[in-house]
Amino acid sequence: MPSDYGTTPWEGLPERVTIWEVGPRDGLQNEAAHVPVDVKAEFVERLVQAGLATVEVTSLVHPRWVPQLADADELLRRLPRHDGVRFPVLVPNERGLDRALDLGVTDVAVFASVTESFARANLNRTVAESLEMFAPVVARAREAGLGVRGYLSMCFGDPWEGTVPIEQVVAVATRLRELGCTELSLGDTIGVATPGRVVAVLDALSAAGVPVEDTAVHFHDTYGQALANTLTALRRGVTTVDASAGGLGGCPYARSATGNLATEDLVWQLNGLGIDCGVDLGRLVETSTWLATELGRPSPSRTVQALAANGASRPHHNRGEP
Ligand SMILES: CC(C)C(=O)C(=O)O
Repeated sequence: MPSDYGTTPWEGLPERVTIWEVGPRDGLQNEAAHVPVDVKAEFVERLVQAGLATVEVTSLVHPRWVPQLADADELLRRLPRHDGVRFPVLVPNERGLDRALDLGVTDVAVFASVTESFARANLNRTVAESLEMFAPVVARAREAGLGVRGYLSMCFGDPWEGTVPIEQVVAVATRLRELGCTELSLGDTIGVATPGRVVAVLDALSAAGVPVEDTAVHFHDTYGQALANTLTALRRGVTTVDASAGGLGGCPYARSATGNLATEDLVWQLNGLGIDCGVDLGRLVETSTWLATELGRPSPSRTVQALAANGASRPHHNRGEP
């Protein structure tokens, strides 16, 4: 069904995009206030009901590292499972993988850094040591039949090191694929990327034999570039995009860094381009509006704000809306 503002397909773009929703993990791990596990479980369920089929729900790290996600096991036990819906979780090491396997998780993600500074800050290891730590995690996860995503943080810029050389991205991506990761996600952790750099990184990865169809993008919106970067990546053949409902999130190591690309803003763009993503924008906006109330502050998503200002949480101009 066309939207009130028209649907205009554009050559060179995919027909379908998979949204990898990271709000419950990347978003809520940055919340200063405690978010009760009931609220998290309801958030995930609402996201699923809005049509998000891949929801990264939590991280099985030691609670000392990320106290906001200390309830990971309980959350995973509570979540109702749905056919065709995946709940990936981050695992830093074999202990995290053991927990994931005990909890019946089907998809995990390891999180590598492209820069030494962030590897040290986030994992207390060098880049090489962290990749070594991930090797048995990825191998055992694959043996158990799990999907394994490899995150690459700081692919475009680093708060300590500045511009990140593209060869470092290629080297870490190549190693993660050798370890057996089934998919990679290129993180702009502090949100400094611009479209030309996105093209340069994606082209360098293609030239090194990293298939674009197994590569996702993960943009933060610090400088308002996340949607432009995403569109650029889609035109380069990327079909999986990470986003966070309501634009939740940030980066503890760069105070100015804002949340991820807001899922609503992404869905608005995809709808306008006639690209199917399976998400009901109205239900998603309702979810982010509800969560903003629970968190006690407004959502930074432009789409959520625009629809709220128009006095409607269910947009009449969303594709598929009556
Ligand atoms: C740490 C990883 C997973 C991340 O969220 C990022 O780089 O933004």
